[in-house]
Amino acid sequence: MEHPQITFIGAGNMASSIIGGLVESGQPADRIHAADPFPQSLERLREIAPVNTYDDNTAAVTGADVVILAVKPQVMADVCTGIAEAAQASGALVISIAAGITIASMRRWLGERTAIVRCMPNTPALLGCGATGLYANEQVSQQQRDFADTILGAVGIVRWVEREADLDAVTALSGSGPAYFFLFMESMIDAGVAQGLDRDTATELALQTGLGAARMALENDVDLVELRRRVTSPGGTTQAAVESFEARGLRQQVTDAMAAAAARAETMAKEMG
Ligand SMILES: NC(=O)C1=CN([C@@H]2O[C@H](COP(=O)(O)OP(=O)(O)OC[C@H]3O[C@@H](n4cnc5c(N)ncnc54)[C@H](OP(=O)(O)O)[C@@H]3O)[C@@H](O)[C@H]2O)C=CC1
Ligand SMILES: O=C(O)[C@@H]1CCC=N1
Repeated sequence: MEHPQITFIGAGNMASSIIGGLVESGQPADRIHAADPFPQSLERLREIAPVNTYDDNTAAVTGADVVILAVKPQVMADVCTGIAEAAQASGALVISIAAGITIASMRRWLGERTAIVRCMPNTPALLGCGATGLYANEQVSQQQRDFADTILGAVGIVRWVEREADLDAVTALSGSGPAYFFLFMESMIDAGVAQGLDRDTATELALQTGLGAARMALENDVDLVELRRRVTSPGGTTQAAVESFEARGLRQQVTDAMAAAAARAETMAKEMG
């Protein structure tokens, strides 16, 4: 099957971005379906592409090959129990992009034999440059994995993990990660202002530096240590700054922060199950 029937439950930010990416990569709009109780969200979707829209989740799921749950975690239990019968009848793969909702919870709500892929995307997916970790349960076939790859791959890179628990590490790294870079850039801007730059100039220089550094790391064959070495003249300014970071334990701070994020992801999954 070249183009599956794909149904989105929830037509918010993430669904719109993924649908935009899918249509751009050749998925026919008439094989995309979306349900949402909020008519304006469906209207916004139709401005992106002439997809089929529904105010009833069950109607949207009937006949679907893939169902993408793009609603907030808080409404997931109700949404899943509401579509369970239709999803089972269609034999659909169910993909969840909600943080903290486990496969065990979804199987309980959707039926034990449901093929489920659980993902952790990140907000740069809204620009088509996301990074998504995915985990599949045993019921997921190779063809269904390929569907999930194509769908999340429409908004960035995708990486499969072998254990569901690894999604907590993915959450700590790439799920929450954009915020770490924002915090680092905020700090650089404030420091630049403290040294006498005006805020607009400091902001432009910091953001362009972040973009340039990320592109160099992505587009070069050399590793991060070597890239850093090339900026760091012996006895120069970068060495002075890096030694200050190392002396104040930057690496340990990052380790501790990501451990806190992963621990919180684990707790949230228990709270929401
Ligand atoms: N790792 C990360 O950083 C990210 C994770 N995510 C995950 O993606 C999911 C979606 O996020 P996002 O797109 O930003 O959320 P949005 O709030 O933009 O979209 C969710 C949509 O679902 C609709 N909705 C609410 N209840 C139902 C229902 N019963 N049936 C169908 N639709 C319903 C909402 O309508 P209404 O507005 O009327 O309530 C809204 O339009 C979340 O679970 C989030 O955790 C998303 C982005 C990044
Ligand atoms: O902060 C959070 O809990 C969610 C999960 C990853 C990004 N945002």
